[in-house]
Amino acid sequence: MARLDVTETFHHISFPGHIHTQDSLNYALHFQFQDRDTVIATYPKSGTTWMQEVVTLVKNRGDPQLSKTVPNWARAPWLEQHYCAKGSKAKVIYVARNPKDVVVSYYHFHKMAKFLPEPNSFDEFLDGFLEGTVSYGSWFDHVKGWTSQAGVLAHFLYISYEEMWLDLRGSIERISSFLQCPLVGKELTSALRHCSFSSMSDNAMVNYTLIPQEIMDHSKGKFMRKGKIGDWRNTFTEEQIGCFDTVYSCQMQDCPLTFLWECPES
Ligand SMILES: Nc1ncnc2c1ncn2[C@@H]1O[C@H](COP(=O)(O)OS(=O)(=O)O)[C@@H](OP(=O)(O)O)[C@H]1O
Repeated sequence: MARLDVTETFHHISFPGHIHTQDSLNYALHFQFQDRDTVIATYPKSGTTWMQEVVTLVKNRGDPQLSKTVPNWARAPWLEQHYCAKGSKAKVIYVARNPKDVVVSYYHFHKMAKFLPEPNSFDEFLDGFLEGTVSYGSWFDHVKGWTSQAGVLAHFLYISYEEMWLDLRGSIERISSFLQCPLVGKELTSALRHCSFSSMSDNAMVNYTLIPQEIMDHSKGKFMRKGKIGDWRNTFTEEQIGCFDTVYSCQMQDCPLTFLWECPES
């Protein structure tokens, strides 16, 4: 099957060509947010879809009707894909995930997403990730850039994929109170049920099976792939761990963020 992986660059960052990069990114750059907007900001494969589901369920008080009938990209559109309504004191939720799991997830996603360059070996992909030449640029720049906004933006919530994974109920409570939409009783129980990995894996509105084969080759893998902490251990070699850790400690030396790299239960 032919690939659609034309890459364009914007401000020296690679983007998949299908998003009409120059127009879309210029639009995103000058976008005026409204106070009632909520922005979900993530580096790819860090829990975007999960947070889209949580925010939908919170805003609908745990009622899954919308999340079962409208695809996630229509409920929480990608700003860089031009489909947004106009939007100052918007609430920003930034989700980060430990980058070893991000790069493994991203590598598998490149195999199925025809709008991204076909990856060769994981070794080569990891080099591109550490250099920041992969689509959407450097994970380090993204995470450091966004988290440096914590004290600058009026309403900013930082949460990690791992926090959500370990304590989804507590995370939904935090998110719902941040969104000034606290869930109670059955609302919270329902939201919790519908944004579990298994529920989202079965929900065509969020598992990307609605996307045609020419754009996502579902025979190459599932979007809702594993949903785990520490899966990187199954891919990284000792040499790759050493290389990653060297770049990570150099890039993150002045950054106070810490990540959970392994699942405590394993
Ligand atoms: N509910 C839930 N629980 C646990 N994990 C979940 C959940 N929803 C999505 N995921 C996992 O998130 C990974 C996809 O990340 P993104 O949604 O940011 O991908 S994308 O950038 O929008 O393509 C991808 O991770 P991997 O499984 O490691 O590939 C998804 O499986």
